[in-house]
Amino acid sequence: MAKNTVRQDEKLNEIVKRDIIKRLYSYLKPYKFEVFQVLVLMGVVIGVNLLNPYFFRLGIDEYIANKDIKGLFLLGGLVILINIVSMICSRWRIKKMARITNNILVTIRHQLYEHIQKLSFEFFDNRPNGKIIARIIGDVNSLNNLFTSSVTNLIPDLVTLIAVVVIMISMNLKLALVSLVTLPFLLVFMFLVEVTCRKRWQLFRKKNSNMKGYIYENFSGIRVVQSFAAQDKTSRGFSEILAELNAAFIKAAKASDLFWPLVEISWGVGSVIVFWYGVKLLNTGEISVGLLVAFISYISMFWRPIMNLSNFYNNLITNMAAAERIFEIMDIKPDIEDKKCAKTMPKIKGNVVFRHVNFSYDDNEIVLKDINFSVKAGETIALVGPTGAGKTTIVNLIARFYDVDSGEVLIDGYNVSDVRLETLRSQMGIMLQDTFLFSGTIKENIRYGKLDATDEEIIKAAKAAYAHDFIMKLPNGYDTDINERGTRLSVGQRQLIAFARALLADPRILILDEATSSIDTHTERLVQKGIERLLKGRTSFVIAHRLSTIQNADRIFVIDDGRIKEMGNHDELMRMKGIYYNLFMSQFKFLDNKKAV
Ligand SMILES: Nc1ncnc2c1ncn2[C@@H]1O[C@H](COP(=O)(O)OP(=O)(O)OP(=O)(O)O)[C@@H](O)[C@H]1O
Repeated sequence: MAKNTVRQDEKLNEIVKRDIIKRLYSYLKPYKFEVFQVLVLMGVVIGVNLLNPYFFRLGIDEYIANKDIKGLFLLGGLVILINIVSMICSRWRIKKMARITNNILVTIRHQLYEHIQKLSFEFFDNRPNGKIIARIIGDVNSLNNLFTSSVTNLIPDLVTLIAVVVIMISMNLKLALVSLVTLPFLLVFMFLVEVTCRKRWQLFRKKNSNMKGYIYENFSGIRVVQSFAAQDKTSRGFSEILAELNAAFIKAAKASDLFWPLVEISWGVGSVIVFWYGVKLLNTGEISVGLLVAFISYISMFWRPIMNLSNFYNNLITNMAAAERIFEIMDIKPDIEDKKCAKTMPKIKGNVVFRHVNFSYDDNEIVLKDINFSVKAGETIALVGPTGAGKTTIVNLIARFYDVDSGEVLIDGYNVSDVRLETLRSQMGIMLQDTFLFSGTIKENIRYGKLDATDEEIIKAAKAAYAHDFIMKLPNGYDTDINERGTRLSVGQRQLIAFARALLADPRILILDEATSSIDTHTERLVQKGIERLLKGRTSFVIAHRLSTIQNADRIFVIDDGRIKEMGNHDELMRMKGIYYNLFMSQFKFLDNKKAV
């Protein structure tokens, strides 16, 4: 998959328009009964609207012509009454439809969220998070109008149109045919405009997505932006994106705006023709004055639904781009999925084997080359090597965040691609350098390791991870709220909470990317003790940066250029006087030994 950045327009896989519409309307299926109720209510409103001109005709031709004032008043009373009923039905319909639409949007948003959660790292590697948020929020919101206008405009307007045409034909065939004269021109025009419109709205959505991606990225990295005083630069970037967005909107709106004039022109020209022809028929005595008045009312009732339908069509095209973007993501199959015959991973003991593993993120560059190793349950492995050597990639394969190109990754003899992901990952603890904490209380964050843990278990884990003391000093102890990413806590404190979380989960295999950031000596000692506690009794792979971790590891794998170049414990590797020796002499030797002890 091609990588996309915040400034680049996303590439969309073309989905056939008919399929998008079919899929969109499939969301209305569970609300069949409610939609039926809305249609009945609409039916009442349409019925009353259709009857009104008929009552005019009756009033003029029957009651006024015959000077029947009492009859006229009775008719007036009836008209007022049915119009009040129509108003009540109309309000009721709006409420009902709003509820249906809202529920559908919740369903789509939920489906999208659940689906995206299942997608593999590759999906997230290749697009900015802000653009994903744009699809879940912005694009789904855009569908709001579409559903409402589909039920409340499309069906009733079609029904009205058909009914009005039938009534007009039954009143006078010639006048009816004359009224339809301008319609074919309108249809041809709409068809021509649609193609341009759809493309332009697609571009607008992409630009909109770029804007959201840019905002998300820059606010996520606001500390970097501010520390480099780069606000002006990012503001300029934002202005450029806004200008592109604005230009895309204007282009799309211009195309959309073409719909209106032609409908209005067709309406105007059509009405003039009917007036002219109607007066002619009146003069020949073929029709009565009441019939012409009623017919003229029906003419506007004929053009109004056409206006609404063209508006709906315009709306459909405008929002089709949003629907397309939603379905495109929904159609992405997770790269990492359970096989049909995937087995449940039994309780892991912790033996990990790599057999001739080759791997590349994209086809351009092989990142891991023929990796072979066998790790026994309970061993601690320190992965060391220069930056970009492939250490993180190795641990990513153990948890099957990516699939190997060739070779096998085995845990207790089970190939990780043959077992159910959930049963594999739930028995693993993965701690990345950048400790991620969620907004909520400290207790909730630790509980993330085991969702059904009791408060006692949480405190026990925090004590074991040496986090309890500092937590108790916080204003509300375990109930202290921490904001997103835990920025109110120090780096070391965040790590200790993450250790408590991992200890609570008690994984059989632990993957730890040691943080490199320097922390105060006291917290550093706690972190080191926390790590020792964490590694004890489980298979651990540590991308090690601390001298103590490296020296205490059962084995050290020296990774260089995608291969394991050396393997052994600290003393053995030092004696070899190879890469590790050089690495140690140039880097680790100078690590703060005070912290390591
Ligand atoms: N998601 C990705 N997509 C494409 N290439 C990647 C991706 N992640 C890493 N790489 C590339 O794979 C190679 C190995 O990266 P990896 O992160 O495994 O190295 P590392 O040894 O962990 O480095 P560091 O110590 O700097 O974290 C690098 O060349 C890197 O550019």
